[in-house]
Amino acid sequence: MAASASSSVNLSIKPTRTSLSWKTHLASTSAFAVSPRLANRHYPRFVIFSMGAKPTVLVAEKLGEAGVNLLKEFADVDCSYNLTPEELCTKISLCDALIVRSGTKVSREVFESSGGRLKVVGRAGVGIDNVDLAAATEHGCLVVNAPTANTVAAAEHGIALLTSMSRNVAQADASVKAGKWLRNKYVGVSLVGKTLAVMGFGKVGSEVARRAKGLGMHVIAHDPYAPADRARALGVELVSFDKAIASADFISLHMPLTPATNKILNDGTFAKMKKGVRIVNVARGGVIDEDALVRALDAGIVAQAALDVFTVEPPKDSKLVLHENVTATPHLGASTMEAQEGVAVEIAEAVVGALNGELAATAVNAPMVPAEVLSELKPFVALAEKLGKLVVQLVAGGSGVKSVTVTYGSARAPDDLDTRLLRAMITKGLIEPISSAFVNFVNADFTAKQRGLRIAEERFLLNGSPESPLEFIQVQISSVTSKFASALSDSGEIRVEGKVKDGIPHLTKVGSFEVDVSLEGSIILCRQVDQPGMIGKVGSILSEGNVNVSFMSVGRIAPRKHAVMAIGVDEQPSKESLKRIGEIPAVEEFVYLKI
Ligand SMILES: NC(=O)C1=CN([C@@H]2O[C@H](COP(=O)(O)OP(=O)(O)OC[C@H]3O[C@@H](n4cnc5c(N)ncnc54)[C@H](O)[C@@H]3O)[C@@H](O)[C@H]2O)C=CC1
Ligand SMILES: O=C(O)C(=O)COP(=O)(O)O
Repeated sequence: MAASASSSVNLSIKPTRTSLSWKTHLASTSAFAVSPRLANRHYPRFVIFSMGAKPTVLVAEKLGEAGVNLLKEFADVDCSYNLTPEELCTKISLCDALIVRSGTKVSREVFESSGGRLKVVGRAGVGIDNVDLAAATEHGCLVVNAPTANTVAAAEHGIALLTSMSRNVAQADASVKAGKWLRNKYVGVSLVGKTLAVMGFGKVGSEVARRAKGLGMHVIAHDPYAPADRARALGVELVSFDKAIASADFISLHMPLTPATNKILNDGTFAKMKKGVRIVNVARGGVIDEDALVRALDAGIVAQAALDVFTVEPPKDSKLVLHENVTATPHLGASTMEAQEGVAVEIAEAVVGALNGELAATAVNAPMVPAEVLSELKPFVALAEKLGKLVVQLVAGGSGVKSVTVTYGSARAPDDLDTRLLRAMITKGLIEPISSAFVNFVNADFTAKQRGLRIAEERFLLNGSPESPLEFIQVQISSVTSKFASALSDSGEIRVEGKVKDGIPHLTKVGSFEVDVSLEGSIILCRQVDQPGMIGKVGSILSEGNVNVSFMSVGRIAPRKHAVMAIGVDEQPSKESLKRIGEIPAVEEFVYLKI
């Protein structure tokens, strides 16, 4: 039975294959070389140092030189600008990473054309509306952006448009250059004492607000998600959308383009504005219904508009751009020397880090895990994947895996333990051995959902020192039969539990049996009637087959009753050796598990 994408169909069990870790998956096309400078400065813990082939990074739009140089220390860099969509799709299959600005559409076709090679898309800027995030996630491709380096540039451009619009600078300049001297025509309006509504009080919006206060404006803001205290600290009142647009003399747009903000300014909302309002847009063209804006300008509802961004860029035969009360710039918000160098370095670092298997702090479609948290969680990340891999191999063929419960035993308060990465790695461990899917921390949740696999998480709050983030991880699969009945808990679920000891993941419980075997190499689990000589018998069969035993532990319910022996082996035992183990009279059942 093949695994299906339908959410109502179970996962089916098929033979295990070995899989790579998330880190090596990200870096799997080649063994990446990294310069000591990059390694020491940015990526001390997760770098792959081997000096093999370099990854290829396609830079599809102009990027600051410092960023390109940084990339070149690590990768083969192909700077190819102005590619057609078809050319991009052709090139992408040869690239491990792609860097774009706002001018390149990274569509689903791009991800499909990459044939799985594309690991990271770096957006050298803030807005990621030109990247198909759903497609990126489905393909396990990380998307990172550079969210901070152009904030001030965008805010300064907003202020530049606000001031130049109010004094007709662009129109007056064009007229002087045309040989005219029209001092009466270009009388402007003052900013001081006027009300500015900042729509979207994020990084750019709050910097615009700060600067507008300095110009003596009364600043209000609308942002459903912004904390009121941050606004208060700047002397800005957060108000409703309707109040903002109805009371403003100037409106400055600073929200992202999302389905909720698409055409948020339209005929209906223009009708609610003060007659003679002036609008600045340095966010995204799509947040304004451009035809409606033309109508509002013609009707005098909107006296002027200053626009840096357009629904289609560059705009074609646009009535809006040609309108005499419109000032237009060609998406220049982020275009200062300083911002472009900053953005280039920020995105180059994020892309190199991601290719090295780091979890980028600016990930847009994956859990963002700060470096300190990641370093603390690292051994548990390995434990999580191994437990997932192990538990799914205990499911009897033909069973469907639908429902998994993960319990984290921790003395940390729930808020202090971010389990998203652990859940992703358990999911990877669960799915990869039984399907052809490539799973990483980017697409783990998506893949689980697509396969109808429910993963519930529970916390078991322990007393004691919360020094270590976790004491144990337990993974249970319910409503399945097991090929190793001893792995079933009293309540009938397949259950395994593990801990990290001295930095190494250990299996510590199988069903109700306590064991202790390090999760390296492979494992034989064997239930027997507890009696002297069993370890020796199994050990000698393995040694005769030239299989090195790395670990052995026996967990029993009571002396001379049932016991489970867990044996760690470095090599895969032959079929013959496994058969002989099964034939030992006291052995009731056994299973060989690849980790
Ligand atoms: N023209 C240009 O060259 C540049 C444009 N931008 C654009 O400016 C916008 C803002 O950028 P940042 O401030 O860095 O982003 P940000 O994420 O820091 O701020 C966006 C704010 O918008 C708010 N928001 C979301 N939905 C909203 C809604 N329905 N109504 C009101 N507010 C809403 C969010 O809560 C957030 O506080 C983005 O669209 C970005 O792409 C940014 C840099 C340069
Ligand atoms: O960062 C953003 O969101 C921008 O709009 C800047 O776009 P750009 O990188 O200049 O094409």
